[in-house]
Amino acid sequence: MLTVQHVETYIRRKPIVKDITFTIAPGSIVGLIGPNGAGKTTLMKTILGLTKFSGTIQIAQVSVTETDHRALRRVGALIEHPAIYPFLTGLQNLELYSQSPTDRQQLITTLEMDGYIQQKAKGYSLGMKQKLGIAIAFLNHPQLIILDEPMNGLDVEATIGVRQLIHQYAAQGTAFLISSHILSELQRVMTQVILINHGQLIVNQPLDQFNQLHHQNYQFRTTAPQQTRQLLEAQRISFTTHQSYFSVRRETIFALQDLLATHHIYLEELAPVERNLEQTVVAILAQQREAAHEN
Ligand SMILES: Nc1ncnc2c1ncn2[C@@H]1O[C@H](COP(=O)(O)OP(=O)(O)OP(=O)(O)O)[C@@H](O)[C@H]1O
Repeated sequence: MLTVQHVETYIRRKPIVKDITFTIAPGSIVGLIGPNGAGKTTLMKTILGLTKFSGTIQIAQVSVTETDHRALRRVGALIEHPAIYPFLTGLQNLELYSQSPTDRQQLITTLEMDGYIQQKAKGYSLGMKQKLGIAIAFLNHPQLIILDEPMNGLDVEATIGVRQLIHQYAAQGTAFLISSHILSELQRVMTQVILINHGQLIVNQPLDQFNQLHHQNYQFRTTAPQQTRQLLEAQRISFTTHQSYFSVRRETIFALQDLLATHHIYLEELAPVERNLEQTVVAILAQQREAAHEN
């Protein structure tokens, strides 16, 4: 659906997006995450043909350029502030983009906007404007929907409504690129994780693979804690301790078991320790900083 190849975006000669390549298949929900200033919004704007860039962007095999936006006909987007005409009602705003009353009404109902859709948008609260912006992005059943911080200012029910819409449209083949700092929320919808930092792509993985690779440390207890500590230190296996438990990285677990067995030390308990997405992202970014520091 979306192919991004070797894309670079410069703003005032400063590289903001650096050699980014990824694809999004129909029906995939990609969570775009990264620290403040990482380049998420710039990448989204680039895909929408709003900035100059080098490299290739294709939507359903049609190229996007800064001047040719034909590929964007079936793309919906909400980037930064929703593009709303304040002196029109919510409904009139929707009518500007869609001819289909059924399509409009379905979105109004799911997002529970019936109560104020006939009022002028200038009187809307932050969350009401955000919902209208989201409805505009979903109109006409796009092939690709790009949402920058969609849950900004939304109450619990609206958040659930947006989540439902995302699942429903993805099931019908719409591809999503969604940025959010609310990782727990993103985790509930996304099927693929893209992590960027300083404009570079650090991780691009299906969510389940990402969880398997990065999520787990292992925690264990042994029959000889003192000796275990000495062995781990001697073998330079990094670990932390908490009470009588040791915690090590997942990839060291087989070597560790061999090591202990050779010294006739036995495991009394061994269990994976779940890290949440937030902790995982923080750990990856910290590792990257360490690596950059060493180079
Ligand atoms: N119009 C602009 N002029 C100058 N610099 C810009 C402009 N737009 C973005 N930048 C710079 O590009 C970098 C990436 O910004 P961007 O808004 O894409 O980050 P982001 O990942 O979306 O951040 P956040 O999570 O804070 O929204 C930042 O260093 C920002 O200062």
